[in-house]
Amino acid sequence: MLCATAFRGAAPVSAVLKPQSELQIHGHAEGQGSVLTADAQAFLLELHRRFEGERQSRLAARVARQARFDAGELPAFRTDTAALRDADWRVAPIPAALADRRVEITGPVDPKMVINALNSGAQCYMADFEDSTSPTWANLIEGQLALREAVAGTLAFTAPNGKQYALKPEAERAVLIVRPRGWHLDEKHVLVDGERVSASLFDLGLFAFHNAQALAAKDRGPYFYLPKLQSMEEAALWNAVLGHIETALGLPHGQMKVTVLIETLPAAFEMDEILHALKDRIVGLNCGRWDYIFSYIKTLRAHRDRVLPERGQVTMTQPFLKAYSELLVKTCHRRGAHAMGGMAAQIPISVDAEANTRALARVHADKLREVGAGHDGTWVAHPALIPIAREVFDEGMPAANQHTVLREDVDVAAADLLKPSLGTITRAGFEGNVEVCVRYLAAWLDGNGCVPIHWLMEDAATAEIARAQLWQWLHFDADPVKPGRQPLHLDDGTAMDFALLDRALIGLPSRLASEGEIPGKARINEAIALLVELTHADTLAEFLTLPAYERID
Ligand SMILES: CC(=O)SCCNC(=O)CCNC(=O)[C@H](O)C(C)(C)COP(=O)(O)OP(=O)(O)OC[C@H]1O[C@@H](n2cnc3c(N)ncnc32)[C@H](O)[C@@H]1OP(=O)(O)O
Ligand SMILES: O=CC(=O)O
Ligand SMILES: [Mg+2]
Repeated sequence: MLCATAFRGAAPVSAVLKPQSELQIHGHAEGQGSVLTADAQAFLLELHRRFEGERQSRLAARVARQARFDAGELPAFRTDTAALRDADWRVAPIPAALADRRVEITGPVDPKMVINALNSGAQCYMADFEDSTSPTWANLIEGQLALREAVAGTLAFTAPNGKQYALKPEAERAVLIVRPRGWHLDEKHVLVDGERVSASLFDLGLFAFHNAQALAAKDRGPYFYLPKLQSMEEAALWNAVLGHIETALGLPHGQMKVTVLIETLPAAFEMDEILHALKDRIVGLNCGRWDYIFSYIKTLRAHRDRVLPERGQVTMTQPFLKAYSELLVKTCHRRGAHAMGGMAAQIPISVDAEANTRALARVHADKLREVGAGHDGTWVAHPALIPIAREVFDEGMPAANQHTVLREDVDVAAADLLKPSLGTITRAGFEGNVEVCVRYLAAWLDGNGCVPIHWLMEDAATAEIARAQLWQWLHFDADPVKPGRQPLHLDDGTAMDFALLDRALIGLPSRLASEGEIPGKARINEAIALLVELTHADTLAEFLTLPAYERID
């Protein structure tokens, strides 16, 4: 156990620690001592003391709001902030390093990925502790170490096959943006007085603590993507955290910059408010479409008229998604912020040239839609997709951004953001969800947070869609204790009930066993057990990563 000592960081922190205050580390990973130094621990302890109470209040507010949605209420624009939405104001100027973000690559934080992403030719790299990282203690420590060495320019890696990786010169590297885990997650390896600390504060705090000075020396700040916010109050909490860190680390006010993912349905109703709450530090919003679809299902779980079709039919041309992305562009450009696009799930298919051409064409079409809608940049999941995104944005966006595209033609009402979708649920769609959940959970439990499944990128957000759909579909059942409820049906007329789930699961382990090497193969049975638990539960678990986290190191 390591105990915090008084903070001796680069800058003044005035807090007096309670004598009994103690930060305990329950975990052993290579290099941990150099990440969790005594000073870094004191810094984390201070973050916990200052912000944990408000984090818990925000999480409780989410639960209370969801109870209202479950009782029939629908999300709506706030009346108490109407004046703020009507007023003219803009966010602080965007620093030069973040002026042109036409292509951003994202990916987990292991050293090989970090080097490949920084060398990829994309303008920015989002180093992801969230949707694409399974937060084992080893992964988190390795990620912090890799990012610190990347900032220092010294990161190198030798793969087990002997292939050597080294960073390109700084001028040729992508700008680093770090995505910490969301507010809902705890870091169970770090306790204060027996209480788990926030995973968000752990990830962001440690990265800022170790890298702020080195980045400031290059006229950069620590830059972050903030995930899964649900309200302006959550944005205000982040703003307070960032303000505190700037003071503690001796950075100028506003040196740390953030881009907020609008990836929950409630947040889509508070885009102006979120920009305003962070206006000295925010540089843009991003359409995190996969979590957004998940959140639509989760938020409207009890609204039978808004059940979505199977996952493959929920594309960005569905009216509720089109409305959300266009509102995001309009809102950002009015306020001088970037409107970042999102991720197409297709990845290169090395074994089938025709299928590869079709996959790349879908990525191309997605990027074309984004640049045409007025987005200022986009995401890719894989380095081979960079030239496609680059070509589309170079052609459609000759300047560094397209903030002048104000989209005054866009007029989005609450009903547009909530619009029911047309489509079907087929047996293949149902079984596909089951397979994705099982395979993704198995990989995640095995320490791998992003995997290709049937040549689609699957991460926590895409898997959540499959998991939440299964729960929702199965819970409009004909349970006699819930009189009046009727099951939903597949397009062939089969009722969606637990017998259907059992049938989908029954042959899966042997089928997967015959598929050669798949990530997390040894944990398939554990993944099935978890999926069964999640789908049978009376309440939709808020995130699959919450129960899954209790099952990893
Ligand atoms: C909904 C959201 O939140 S989106 C954001 C979260 N998701 C992501 O960030 C997706 C990240 N992407 C990935 O993890 C991977 O691309 C996967 C898992 C989808 C596919 O991975 P693989 O099957 O290993 O890809 P593949 O074998 O084609 O990789 C070829 C090379 O590209 C590298 N590569 C692939 N994706 C990335 C990436 N995102 N960043 C950097 N390098 C990458 C691989 O490391 C490999 O390098 P190597 O030749 O030196 O060994
Ligand atoms: O984080 C991105 C998403 O689509 O979810
Ligand atoms: Mg997401």
